[in-house]
Formats: sequence, C-alpha cells, structure tokens
Amino acid sequence: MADYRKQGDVAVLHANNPPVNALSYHVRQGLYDGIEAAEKDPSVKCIVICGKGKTFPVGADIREFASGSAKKFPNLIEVCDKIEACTKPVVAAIHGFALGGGLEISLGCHYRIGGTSCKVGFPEVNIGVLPGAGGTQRLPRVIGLKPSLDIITSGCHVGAKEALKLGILDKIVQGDVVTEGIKFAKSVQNQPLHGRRVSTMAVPDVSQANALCNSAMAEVKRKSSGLLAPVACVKSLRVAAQTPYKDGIKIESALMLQLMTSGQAKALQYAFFAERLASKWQVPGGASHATVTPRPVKSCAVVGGGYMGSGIVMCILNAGLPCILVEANQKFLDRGIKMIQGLYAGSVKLGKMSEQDAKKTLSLLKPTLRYEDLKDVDVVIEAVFEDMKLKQEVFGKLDKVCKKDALLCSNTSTLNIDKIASATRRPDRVMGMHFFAPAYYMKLLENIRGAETSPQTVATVTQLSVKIGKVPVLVGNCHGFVGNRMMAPYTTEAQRLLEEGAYPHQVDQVIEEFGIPIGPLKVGDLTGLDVSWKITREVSRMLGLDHTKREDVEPFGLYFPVRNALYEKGRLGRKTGAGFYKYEKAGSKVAIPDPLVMDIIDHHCREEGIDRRRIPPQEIYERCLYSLINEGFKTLEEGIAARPEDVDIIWLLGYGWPRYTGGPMHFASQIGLRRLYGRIEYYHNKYPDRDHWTPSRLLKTLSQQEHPVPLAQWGQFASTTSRL
Ligand SMILES: CCCCCCCCCCCCC/C=C/C(=O)SCCNC(=O)CCNC(=O)[C@H](O)C(C)(C)COP(=O)(O)OP(=O)(O)OC[C@H]1O[C@@H](n2cnc3c(N)ncnc32)[C@H](O)[C@@H]1OP(=O)(O)O
Repeated sequence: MADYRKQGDVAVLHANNPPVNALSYHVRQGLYDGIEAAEKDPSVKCIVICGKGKTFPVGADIREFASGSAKKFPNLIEVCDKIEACTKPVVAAIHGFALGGGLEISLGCHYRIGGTSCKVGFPEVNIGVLPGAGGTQRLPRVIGLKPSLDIITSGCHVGAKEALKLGILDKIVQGDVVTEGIKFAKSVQNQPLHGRRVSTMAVPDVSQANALCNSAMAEVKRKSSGLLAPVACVKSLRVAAQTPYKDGIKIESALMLQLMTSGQAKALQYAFFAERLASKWQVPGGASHATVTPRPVKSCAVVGGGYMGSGIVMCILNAGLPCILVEANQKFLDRGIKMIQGLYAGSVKLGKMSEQDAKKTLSLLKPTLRYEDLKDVDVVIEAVFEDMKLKQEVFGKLDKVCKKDALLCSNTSTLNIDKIASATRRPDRVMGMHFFAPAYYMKLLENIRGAETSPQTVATVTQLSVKIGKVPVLVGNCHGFVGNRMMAPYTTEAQRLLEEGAYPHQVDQVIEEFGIPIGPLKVGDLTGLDVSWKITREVSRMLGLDHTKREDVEPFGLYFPVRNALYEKGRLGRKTGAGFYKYEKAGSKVAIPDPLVMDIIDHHCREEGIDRRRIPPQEIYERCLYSLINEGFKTLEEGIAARPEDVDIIWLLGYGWPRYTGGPMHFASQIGLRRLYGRIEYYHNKYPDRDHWTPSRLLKTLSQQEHPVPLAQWGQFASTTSRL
C-alpha cells in the first residue's frame, strides 16, 4: 500500500511494502489514489513520493509477472502517467534504490532528488524483461539515447553523483531525504510544469539514433547471444528516438508482453528467487536459518596460500575481516602474499579500488609459518592440496592449537568431510566450504554439512559466507557433493562419445550452443589431463580398483581411454599446448581441433574393434545434459541437495549453466519430466553397464504423476530422509 499524509500544504506519499517496497497491486493503487486525492485537495500545493523503510521502490513486484497481477488496473504505466499528468508538482525523494518500476515512477515525477548514497537503474534485463512502464521511452528523453542504451542493456546500478551528472537527479541532498524532498517541493510549487513532463520532451541525440542503436544491437548480440531482453530493449529505445511518446509506449508494451510470457523471463525470475532462497537452510530436526543464532566471527585464518587459498584470503579481507595466512614454508608463504598483493595492485590499476583502500585491506593480512598464531581466530579455512592424509594432518594440528569453539572448515571439492572431521575432537564444529576458482570472483559456495556438524556451525558458516560476498548453498556429504557429482556423468559421456564416433570439437560445439560457455573437453584441457588422470587414479584406489585395468574401472564410469592415451603422450592440456585440442603455444586459450587427436581416437577405435558412427548433435546434447540432470535428481532423492532450486544455483553460479534456462532442474521441468524420464530410460537400456544412466527413483515417481508436479513441490516426493 501507500501511506498518505499531509505536512502543511505538501502531500507525502510513502510506498509501504517491506522489505523493498516492490510495486505490487496495492502499492500501485495507493499511489494512484494518493495522487488523485492530492490533486482534488485545494489545500495541497505539491506532492512528494518516497519509500518507507530502507528504500524507495526497487521495481515491479516480480512475482506479479507470473500471477498476472502486474497488468491489473492501475498498472505501472497508468500510475506513471497519472503522476506525470498531475497539475501540481510531484517530486520523487529517493533513498536506497530506485530501480526498474521505481525509477519509472521517478521519471513520471516532475522532479527527482536523491540522498548521497542512493542508486538508480533498470535491472530488468537480468530478469528477462524491459523497463515496460515507460522506462525505455522516458529515460532517453531525460539523458539521451547513448547513456540510456548503456544503462538499460547492462542493468547496472548508477550512483547518486553519476545520476546527477546525467540529469536523472535534479539534486543530491544530505540528511533525511523526505524532509529535503518537502523543502524542494515547496521551492518549486509555483513553477510551471510545462517542460517538466518527460513524455513531452524530445530525445536530445536523436540525429545519431540509427548509428547508436545499430552499434548497441551488435554489442548485445555479441555479449549475450540468445538473450531476448537486451535485444528488445534496444528495439524499444530506437522507437523512443523515432516516435512520439504515445506511440512509443504502445510498442514498448507489445515488446514487454512478448518478453513477459517468454520462457527466458520465467527462468530468469525463477533464478532470482532461487538465489535468495539458497541461504535459507534447514537441517533434519528442524533447526533452520530462522531459529539458530550464528556465532560472531571477528577473525579468520586460511591454511595454504596457493591459488585457492590466496583467493579465499582476499574474500575475507574484502569483507573487512582480519585474516591470518599460514603456509608450510617461507617460499610458499611469499608466493601466496605476492599473489594477493599482485591481485590488489591489478584492481588499483583497473580503477576498481583506490590505492589507499588496497593498502588498508592488505593491512588486515597477517602471514605466518606458525600454527600457534591461530589460537584466537574464530574460523579457519583449510585450502591445502586435495589429499585426505594431508588434510587430516592439518585438521589434527588445528584442533590442537585453535580455541575450543573455533570452527574448522575445509575447502574440499570432493573429499569426505566426516573423515576430515575425524582427525579432530570437534566434529560438530567442522564443515566443508567448497569455493570455486577464482575464489575472489566466483559467487558460489557449496557448504558441506558433516554427520556431526552442529546447526550453530551451519548458521555461522552461512552468515560468514554471505558476509564475504558469496551465495552459500548447504549440501550433504558424498563424493563430489552436488556440483562435481553431477559433473561426473556429464564428462564421462562427453568422453565416451569420442569412442563411438564424435570428435572433441563436435561435442563441445553442441554444449556451447546450448549456452554453457566452455564445452567439457575444453574444460578437460583447462584443468589439465594429468589432474583428471590423477583424480581417476585416486578414486579408483578409494574404491579398491586398479585404475590401469579396464575391467576394473569401466563399470564405475572411470574408464577414459582417449584421455589416457593423450596423457601418456604428454598432452596435458592448455599448459602443454596440446590435449584434446592443440594450442598455438603452451598456455594459449584458443583451442584448435587437432587432426592428430582424431588419428589417436580412430586408432583406439580400430584397436578395440569399434565401428565409429556419425553421432547426431541431439544425441550429444541428451547424453551429456540428461545424464547430468539424472544425477541431480539423485542428489535430491538422497537428500544431498535440499531443494531443486539449490541444485540450480550451484550450476548457475559454479559451472556456467545458462541462466536463461533457470538451471538443470528448472530446465528439466521445461523439457517435461515424462519425456525426460523416457529418454533416460532409453539410454539406460542402451548402456546398462553405466550406472549413471540408472534412472533416478525420484524422477521416475514424478514422471508418473497424472499432472506435472510444480518444481517447488518435488521435495515432497523424495522418499529418503535428508542427509543435510
Ligand atoms: C495495452 C497495454 C498492455 C499493458 C501490458 C503491460 C502492463 C504491465 C506493465 C508492467 C511493467 C513493469 C515494468 C517494471 C519492471 C520492473 O520493475 S522489474 C523489477 C526491477 N527491479 C529489480 O529487478 C530489483 C530486484 N531486487 C534487487 O536487485 C535487490 O533486491 C535489491 C533491491 C538490490 C536489494 O538487495 P538486498 O538488500 O540484498 O535484498 P534482497 O535479499 O535481494 O531482497 C530482499 C527481499 O526482497 C525481495 N525482492 C527484492 N526485489 C523484489 C522485487 N522486485 N519483487 C519482489 N520481491 C523482491 C527478495 O526476493 C527478498 O525476499 P526474501 O528473500 O523473501 O527476503
């Protein structure tokens, strides 16, 4: 709703819809009625629109796009037009954020003032729509086409100073923005409104419209191939330059309606809420984010200053927390410090940070070679080599020197967290924190709860994760957890396809066309074929298998003859300039299909008596993606992942899954579970020896329901108890 009050001859309209004043139906109605009431009241001379609580409205209520309420009278277009048509001056007083529909409301106002820390922007492209309440028509009339194209197609937030410079704000004010808004409104109450109604203005840089829009269109197509919304934004902005407002708004609405009903918008809006759901955890027994109070974390330590460890240190420092870095010897410690210093120097050079801030941040780092120095820290994150014996040794040492209530976390991507915890006398205060590389950049944190991890440990680690800028997803303990476990069948199928008739570039092309930025075999080259070879050897050992014997490893999906042949020839990937592909030189990024690799593959097939066949792209697509999705359902049925949304966030933020499909589980719901199950069963019959094609029981049950079960209810069909 919107609260209406009068202060002298000023009507003040507060949008009131906590926590972010999203412009849902009742808020729109309140604003519309408020303007009407103020217009009718002869004692009112001017009007201020503002937001209650922490922000100005941050946009339309995204949930109303799916429910259809966004179109209900008065829709946002009607509210903005009502404000603009008012015969008394209307001032937007912005604090916090004025985003999307919030900014559109402001552009409907005759004046806009903002607090020093306010931010404005049109983030609609991120949720698959456009600023469809006149945003694409009004913004260019205020600030010109060029900056409008930049702001609307990027979805970026614009700070107060920049907004003033561009002309979005008329004034920046100190102190309480509503009080200042009232003062400002009084100062303009006798000014004529002619010239202040944005829809009547002309776009200033109209003569360059075609050139600007053509170049913006080329840019959005290059940057976000396959995304509908940025393309529609450019189209709508072009219209603004060429058409009067009354016609432009109709075209904007038509484009908006197309986008609103597109699968992309649905998927992107699903991802928006899934990301916010991720940190809302619950564990068996009922303890949850809502019931458990985290312990305060005032200091941290990281063990291991390699690539991952250094990145983790930076996340902690960036959050303003002191961090001790421990290494095994001076050489490694110096290398870690140098890496961290270098990355901060890079940020300064790129203008992302001031030299002073970098210095201040770095002053929070305390390097040491002595474990004893960790005695007072609240949380330690171990980031040593992925080796159980080594990790247990480190945890044993940490357990001895750290204070009793310190939390000990392991940055492991696959290892058993209970086994690591068993090296301590505090398994309740041990947890996995699986960072993704580069740790200072990637937003995902897969947090692994061991069998004995206490709810308070989960609460504290979750809170710390958010504080260091991550999106934490709580998962259960199993080999590879959720992300890497799902990765296994995907990469296995990619490699098995090579033995049956495909070449690396053909597999990667299908996956890249789907929208994953880099195909599985190029990822193999990036990670290093020696690394994956060693992982296969270690996993085989753990399972008591001889990794050199095909009959041993094949039933476990650990037989990779092409990879092995390349490894034996010293083709270790990008770093040696040759792997599944060739590269111009060692370390180069451009993968070139290599006839030598094709010969190696053909030779292998001849030796094994395999008749190679042409593999259609659809088969590549299904075998890589459906096997991965099937594994995702298994993590749900086993309670390793708590919700399909969590699986999706892991893949969206950790593995480059295209956001406009919503993630593997949302994508599955779009394929249709009956159809998906049928295809998985087909491949199971075709490859009965491959365990990853055994259909998930959960998927089977869901696919057999008479009506499609909404994704949010899938959990009710998972029979096993949660292993979180
Ligand atoms: C012929 C005529 C036909 C006409 C047909 C058309 C008619 C209809 C026209 C309609 C046109 C509409 C045009 C406008 C479109 C929009 O405005 S789209 C929305 C644009 N805005 C956004 O995308 C902002 C999204 N929010 C954020 O970026 C962040 O929330 C924030 C504002 C930066 C704040 O961040 P933070 O403090 O970190 O809080 P969060 O955790 O992100 O959010 C807190 C809770 O609020 C929920 N939430 C946030 N934004 C929205 C929203 N816009 N709608 C609904 N809910 C929102 C968020 O989910 C959190 O909820 P909880 O997790 O439950 O706490």
